[in-house]
Amino acid sequence: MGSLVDPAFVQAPEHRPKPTAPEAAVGIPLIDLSPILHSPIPAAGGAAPPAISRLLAEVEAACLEWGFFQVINHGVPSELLDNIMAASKGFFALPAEEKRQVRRDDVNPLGYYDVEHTKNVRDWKEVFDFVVEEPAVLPASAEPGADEFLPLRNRWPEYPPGFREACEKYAKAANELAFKLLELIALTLGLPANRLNGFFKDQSSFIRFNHYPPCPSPHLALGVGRHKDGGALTILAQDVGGLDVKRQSDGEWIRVKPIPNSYIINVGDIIQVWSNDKYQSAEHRVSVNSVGERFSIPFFFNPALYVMVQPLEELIDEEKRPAKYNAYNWGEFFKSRKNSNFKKLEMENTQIYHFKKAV
Ligand SMILES: O=C(O)CCC(=O)C(=O)O
Ligand SMILES: [Fe+2]
Repeated sequence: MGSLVDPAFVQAPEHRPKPTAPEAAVGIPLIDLSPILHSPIPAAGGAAPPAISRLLAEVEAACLEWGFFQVINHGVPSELLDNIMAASKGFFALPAEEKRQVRRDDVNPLGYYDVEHTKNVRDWKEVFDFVVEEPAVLPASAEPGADEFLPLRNRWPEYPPGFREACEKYAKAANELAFKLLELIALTLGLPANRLNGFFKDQSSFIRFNHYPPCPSPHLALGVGRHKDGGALTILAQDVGGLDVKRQSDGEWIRVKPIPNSYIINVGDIIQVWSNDKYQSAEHRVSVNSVGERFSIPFFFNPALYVMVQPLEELIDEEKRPAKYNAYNWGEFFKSRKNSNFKKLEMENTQIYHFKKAV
């Protein structure tokens, strides 16, 4: 095997992974969701039974200290994850011409893609994206070219058989978990459990299949370059390790240990803004290796494209806790990120600090 990779994949020296990611003695927190597996989430935190109050304290600490945690006893049936993992592996194993039948293009950002960039450096991976809820009717302005982002139409490959069904069943179950996590997070902010739910009517959530093939130069390239997720929450399934999280306390990159039938949850930029910086969206990246391939499936839980994102008014006090961000439109943000991942651009991609208020 050669030791050279195309220069498009090569990270700047300061962003290259170390040969071995440190095994942290204490990694991201592991949270057992069994208190909410069979009992409903209370409408307000004050009235919560002790097991749920303890759970809320764990979620709050994890969001404060890491912006990342793993969950077990999450209620997503394991066969749904097994089926979607098998569908993903079956799809990526198809010949390239077959995968290109459902290739992403300038008009529709969904489907197969193998030339993604993060911060303008190419990622060592191939992906397949589909939205969790397709809009019922195409907006009138969605003629090709009118706005390249409106027709969020899924593209379903013909093979492997059962692909679409596996995707749709998993999406439904993961979406239920996403709402539970959203409600827990609202409670940890001292808000009613359902305070954030309305933003997800007409949600723009999508599921991504990531396939990271073995890489001849894992010390030069990354599966996904360092980044923060722009949406509200991410629910990630991985088969083998490779995800590195930047620890907030000292900036060290920590490898997340795979735990069977668990999900890795991270707070995205939108929760950082809603919480007015109480919670931080943590930087993360994916390292690759020269021996084995890796598969992961993130569920990006995103509000409706028309939502204006801004610090929640209940958390703002003009005197003591002024809003740290100006409002921005999620659809615009999402579109600009998607475009910069699609094409290598000369400029920096959109980040929430661009909306930070001057102090
Ligand atoms: O593959 C992974 O573990 C994470 C991928 C990721 O961070 C992303 O797609 O945003
Ligand atoms: Fe990510």
